[in-house]
Amino acid sequence: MTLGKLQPLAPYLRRYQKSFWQGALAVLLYNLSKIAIPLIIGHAVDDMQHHGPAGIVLRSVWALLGVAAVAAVCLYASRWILIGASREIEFDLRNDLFRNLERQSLSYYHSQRTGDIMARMTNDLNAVRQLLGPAIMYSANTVVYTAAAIPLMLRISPRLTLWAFLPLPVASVLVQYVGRRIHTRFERIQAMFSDISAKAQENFSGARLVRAFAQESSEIEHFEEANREYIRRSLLLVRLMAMLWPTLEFVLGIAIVVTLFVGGREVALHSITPGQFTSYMVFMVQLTFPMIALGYVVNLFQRGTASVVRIDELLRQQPAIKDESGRAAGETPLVPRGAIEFRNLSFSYGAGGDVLRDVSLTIPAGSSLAILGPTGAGKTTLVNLIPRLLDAPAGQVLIDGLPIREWPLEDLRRAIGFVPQETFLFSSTIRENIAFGVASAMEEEILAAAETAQIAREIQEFPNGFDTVVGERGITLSGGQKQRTAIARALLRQPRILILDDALASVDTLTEERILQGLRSAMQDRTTILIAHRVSTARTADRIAVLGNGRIAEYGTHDELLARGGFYADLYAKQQLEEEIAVSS
Ligand SMILES: Nc1ncnc2c1ncn2[C@@H]1O[C@H](COP(=O)(O)OP(=O)(O)OP(=O)(O)O)[C@@H](O)[C@H]1O
Repeated sequence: MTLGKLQPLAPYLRRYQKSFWQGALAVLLYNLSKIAIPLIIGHAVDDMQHHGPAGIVLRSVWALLGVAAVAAVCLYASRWILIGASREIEFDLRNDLFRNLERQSLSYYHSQRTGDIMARMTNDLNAVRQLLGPAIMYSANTVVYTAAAIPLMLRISPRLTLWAFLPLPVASVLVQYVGRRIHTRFERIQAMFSDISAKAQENFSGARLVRAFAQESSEIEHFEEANREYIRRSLLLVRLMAMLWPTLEFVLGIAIVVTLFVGGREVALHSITPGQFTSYMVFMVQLTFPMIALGYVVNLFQRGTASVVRIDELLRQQPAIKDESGRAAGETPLVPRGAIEFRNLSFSYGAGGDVLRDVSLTIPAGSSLAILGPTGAGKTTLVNLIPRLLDAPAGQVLIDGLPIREWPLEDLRRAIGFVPQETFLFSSTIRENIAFGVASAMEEEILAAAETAQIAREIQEFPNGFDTVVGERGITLSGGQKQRTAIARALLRQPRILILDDALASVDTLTEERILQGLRSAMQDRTTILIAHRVSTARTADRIAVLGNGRIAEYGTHDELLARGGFYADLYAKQQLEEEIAVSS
């Protein structure tokens, strides 16, 4: 049953089977040379007994040296090949994990903790590597050595072998019993490690909040609690392991005592020679390490199996949103004109009620639409459906008249410039952040995008200009600077559809006006959707939709909506008043 759990590793093992065969050959040669050592020593002892010429012992010395040298080379080769293969598989697995995580849709990351994913990619991957490297190598050595030694030991004395091996089943039962417990304990440890990683990660990401609320000591306390639990669980494993090793050594020690007792009697009765007895003893001593290693291997094996299961969960995770167009890779990309239609669209996040209700809206290609509405009305949800960050029910969102799911996902997303509500910048230079996703971006294009987004001048004033590193490793941009960098990033793609989700919220009205002016020329004949809270932003759009409680409450041009006297007109009046107060004060 446990072996079944390792099934996910089969393709990887197959890929490197050549290395494993070569490693097996090295293991075989190593153990064959090792097995010669007791035989040579036995011969030497018997030769000494028979008072042969001194040169005979010297011959054994040379033979031992030669065999030891061959064994050393083979041991080196087996380690190099087998541990090397485990590293190669680790490399492949890590890449596959990352690839699959990159395919997951946004909702996956909303339902998973980053720390947990990170723990699986580090600790669990390490446990799997140890299973594939040291565990396989040590068990191969144990199996080959035991298989080769037993016939030789039987040849010396079947009776002695029977007695000497009598304690060994005890060791095997012990190892199996403890192994199962190691497995469960290790699973619990890994789960706790994920918790700790998640806690630490959330604290680093939320550093600002923790400081602002002066929650450091309470967070430290919570962390300590989790850490204590992790150590408590680890100690349970340590106790088990601490018991396993000495018990194994004790059992093997008994085997040696039995050998000495029974073997000694056989020598006294002349059924075996002192040389044969010596060989036998060396066999037993040489067997000790592989037997003890078995305990270690069981540990690695159980930990590795628990980790394979956890890694396989990530590998098997299917993306909730994927390409359904059936387009083959390498086909010429499709470029939409940019007409967007929501047709009787209703959307819910699952358990809750509908967030969007019967929304019908057409945005002609090349036109602009502003969306306004109270907080929580569903504005972000609506625009997230366009690049399929969320999936609308089939047939309710159409691009150029074609249901959105029939569009090749990559082509669709490439045609969209998206500025999310919360800006994210990578820990790299501003240039790289703006050029994200456009590998061929020219210097002038980056500059032009930054100029339109009204951020170029500020960037140029930084000591390193566009080469300034931002994010975790570099300087922190202000909220408005981040938003404008994100706008430049979206513009550089020259998208057919530009979506700005409240992207002007952190800039002052003057800068906002300038950005909108720049956008107007940059976005001519591109479809633009602007989520806004200010009428001053919304009025620049061809059409304005007011979303209320998931429905389109108002729709029309600026003038039409003013004439209607609804939410939009109220907002306009309120914001006009605010402006007048601001000017007069
Ligand atoms: N991932 C999610 N899972 C469940 N519910 C969600 C999720 N994201 C948003 N919601 C809910 O959907 C509703 C609409 O949210 P949405 O973010 O679309 O509103 P919004 O109009 O953009 O608000 P704001 O102006 O505050 O950004 C809210 O009630 C919100 O709680």
